[in-house]
Amino acid sequence: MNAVFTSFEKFLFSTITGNQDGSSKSLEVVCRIAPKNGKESCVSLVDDRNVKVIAPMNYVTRNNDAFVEKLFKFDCVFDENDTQRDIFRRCSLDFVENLINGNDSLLFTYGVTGSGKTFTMTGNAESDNSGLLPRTLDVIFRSLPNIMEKCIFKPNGRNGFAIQTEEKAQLERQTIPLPSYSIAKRLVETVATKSLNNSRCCAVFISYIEIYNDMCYDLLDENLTDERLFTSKNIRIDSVTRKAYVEKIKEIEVESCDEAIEQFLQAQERRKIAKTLLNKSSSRSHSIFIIRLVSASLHKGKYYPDSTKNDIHIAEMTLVDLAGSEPY
Ligand SMILES: Nc1ncnc2c1ncn2[C@@H]1O[C@H](COP(=O)(O)OP(=O)(O)OP(=O)(O)O)[C@@H](O)[C@H]1O
Repeated sequence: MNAVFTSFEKFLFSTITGNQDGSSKSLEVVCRIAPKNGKESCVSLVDDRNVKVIAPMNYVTRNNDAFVEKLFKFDCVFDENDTQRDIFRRCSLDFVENLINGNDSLLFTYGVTGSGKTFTMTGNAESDNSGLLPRTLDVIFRSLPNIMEKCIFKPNGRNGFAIQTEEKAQLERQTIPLPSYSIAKRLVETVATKSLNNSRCCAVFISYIEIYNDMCYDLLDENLTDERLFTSKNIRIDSVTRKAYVEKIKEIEVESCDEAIEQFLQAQERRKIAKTLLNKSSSRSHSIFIIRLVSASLHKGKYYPDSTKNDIHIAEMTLVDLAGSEPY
């Protein structure tokens, strides 16, 4: 099997109920067959759930045994006729709803080098080929009412958040740079999903890390390309929540989809520079993009979160583009 096979798997960490078939599934494995582009392929689509692996032309086994065709069953199979939009709507849209409902999800792409993992996850933000990540951000921001001004929710660096006073938030807001945009136009995912309860307010934070040779790098750190290039981050476990977190990484608050995509694109540039400087291969690194939705009840009669209620809720959606697996 060679470079024509991409599978990406869906993990839902929290129990999710109400799948279309009425079941409550916590894991789905979905397969996308990359375009053949004139090349020979030994993977063939049987139907929307089954894939057959057939013998490549001139295939000879070691003992001249006959090649045994194998059938693989998935939760869903896409082929080259399926678009980025089709993949998003089948594989990621329910995760956005899951996030808005306050649950965590993990989605990752897995496959051999060149099989289309990055194309599926990212695609091209400026064309109709935009992938799961920009589309996910589009729908998230379309589904959120009451997005607070920046710096009201404050990350504690260990997966937790606090509500700052109006004075502190305002002072801190003056110190953060205004977002800049390099994309002139973008095709936007127009589908809608269930919206957050109107009595709550929220903020969205992103972080983006790369794991290469067991080292963890912060791709949102603008200094990654110089002196901090060789400084990796530590992964720790919070003693109270028992959840893992990466120490001292940037969690950037974003107010719009365009702002989040801009941060992502700048991080991609950093990743390319670091790759050249360290002479590393991008296909051997994992990249992990985390979207955190922090919400709390709105204050009665005031457009501000109510800190007395102590009901901050954090939900996260993680999108992972895994390193290319070895072809065999
Ligand atoms: N479904 C598809 N439709 C159109 N082009 C595709 C598709 N899948 C992959 N490609 C193209 O194939 C090439 C390789 O894809 P991509 O870089 O996404 O592979 P990858 O699995 O991420 O590889 P690596 O593991 O080396 O990072 C790219 O030029 C991409 O645009």
